[in-house]
Amino acid sequence: MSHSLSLSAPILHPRALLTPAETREMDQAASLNIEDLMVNAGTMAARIIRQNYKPLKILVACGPGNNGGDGLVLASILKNQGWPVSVTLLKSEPSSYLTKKMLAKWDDPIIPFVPEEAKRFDLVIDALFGAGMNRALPHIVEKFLEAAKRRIAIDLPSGVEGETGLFMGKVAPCEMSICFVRPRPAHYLSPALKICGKIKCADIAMPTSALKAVSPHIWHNDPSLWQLPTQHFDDHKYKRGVVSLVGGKDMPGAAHLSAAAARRVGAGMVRIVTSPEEAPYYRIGSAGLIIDDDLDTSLEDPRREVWICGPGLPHQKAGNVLKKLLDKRKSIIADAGALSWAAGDLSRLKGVKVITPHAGEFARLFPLGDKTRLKAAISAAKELDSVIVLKGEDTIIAAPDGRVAINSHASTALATAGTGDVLTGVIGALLSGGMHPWEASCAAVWIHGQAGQMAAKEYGGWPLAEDVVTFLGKSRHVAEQKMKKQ
Ligand SMILES: NC(=O)C1=CN([C@@H]2O[C@H](COP(=O)(O)OP(=O)(O)OC[C@H]3O[C@@H](n4cnc5c(N)ncnc54)[C@H](O)[C@@H]3O)[C@@H](O)[C@H]2O)[C@H](O)CC1
Ligand SMILES: [K+]
Repeated sequence: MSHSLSLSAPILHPRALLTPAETREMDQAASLNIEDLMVNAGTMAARIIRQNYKPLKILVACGPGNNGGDGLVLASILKNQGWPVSVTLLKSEPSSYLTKKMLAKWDDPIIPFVPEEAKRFDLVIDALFGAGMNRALPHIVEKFLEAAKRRIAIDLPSGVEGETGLFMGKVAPCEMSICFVRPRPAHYLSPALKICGKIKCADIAMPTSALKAVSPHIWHNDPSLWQLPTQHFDDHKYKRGVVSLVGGKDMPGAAHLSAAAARRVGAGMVRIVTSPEEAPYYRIGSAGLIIDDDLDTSLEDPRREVWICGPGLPHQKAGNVLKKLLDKRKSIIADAGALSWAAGDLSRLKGVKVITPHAGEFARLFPLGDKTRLKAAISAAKELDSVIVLKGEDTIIAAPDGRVAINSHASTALATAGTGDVLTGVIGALLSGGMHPWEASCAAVWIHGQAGQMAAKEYGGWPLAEDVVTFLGKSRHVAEQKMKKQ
């Protein structure tokens, strides 16, 4: 048996998140090597545990499928290295022939699968169910895992559905999830992301031919997914990008936040269009911001391609503005008021490039039915032919061509009023810089998350939306540095 282990991940699809179905496809394509892959998986899991823990009393709980086989390999390795390791089995006769084979090599007594035993150990390794989890978690498994003091999951915590992140029973939180080849969408999707703990993904030398057998469509949002425009010696403000917004009467702050964000993240010029009555109030703002007082004239300028419609606009006004923008075929980011205006009549958004709903706005536009958020966002993007940025702790960015990114680069500090307007401004700036709408949206969500983290650090965990704006330039720089390293 060859153990060609290396920690340098294969470069094919480095940020892909593989669904259980895609993992099965890949494993089938690697069926000749599947035993080696299981040994590699168990070996790498044992290595990760050694790197992160001092020897402690471990109980490896093994299920009937290949997840259990990984557990048996890692148990043997840790035992050979002198760790106090025991094994328990959900079923005395595994269904996977490979797991049976690995079990035959384990010659210590098998501990009974009862909660009282789980309690006796310092740490329980959950190798019960992984990608093959296909029905509700048995009650005995719930009780057993709940009784453990601490848990680490192999692949996924048992009971988590790998594609959607939904729970198929009562799932116990783990302090670490060790997965192989690529993580699963569930590792980064709510509610699972809260209970997966630290995610460690190990290379198990999956043959490139097997990686090539799958065409992933779900990605973990990261600077390797997109290319930010760089600065050039012959840049000028129009080349860098012009962003226009329409500002209303009652909530000028929203338009100001979007505008400030667009400027801070690098737009060449940002203009707020409002009425002659409101314009003087808007002008008491930043010196570098331009205020216009006539929408129709502003729309005639061909250099003003990108428009943000919605922040701070009541829905009727947003609707009137949106109709004009669509009529002039502008590149539109629709948010807030524009989304309320379209609730119940999606055709009102046809032609918009990007929409940025939070969960409530999304549900009013696209009733979820029995779809998960991920599936609903993917089908909504196709139906509307627009990029959907479904905001939340696990922001989902879906493109009409079926690509979808899940973002985990964020901060709970972003859960305050105004940060959504900031994100819209960032998307506007990147779109005006010439980026593709899906890439601009992915990059904006990442940069916004980075700025949230930096502002949280600066302000003791409690920044204002305005503080997030001030970090956008530095955050863009962090993204640029990460892009360069790849
Ligand atoms: N490419 C890789 O990442 C590799 C991962 N490996 C490991 O293999 C598992 C997936 O193995 P599989 O046998 O397909 O699935 P499971 O072990 O999760 O379970 C299948 C087994 O369990 C039965 N079952 C499923 N759900 C339930 C339930 N709720 N109640 C009762 N029984 C259930 C099902 O019918 C099967 O009998 C992956 O997670 C990795 O850990 C490979 O080792 C290497 C390649
Ligand atoms: K597991």
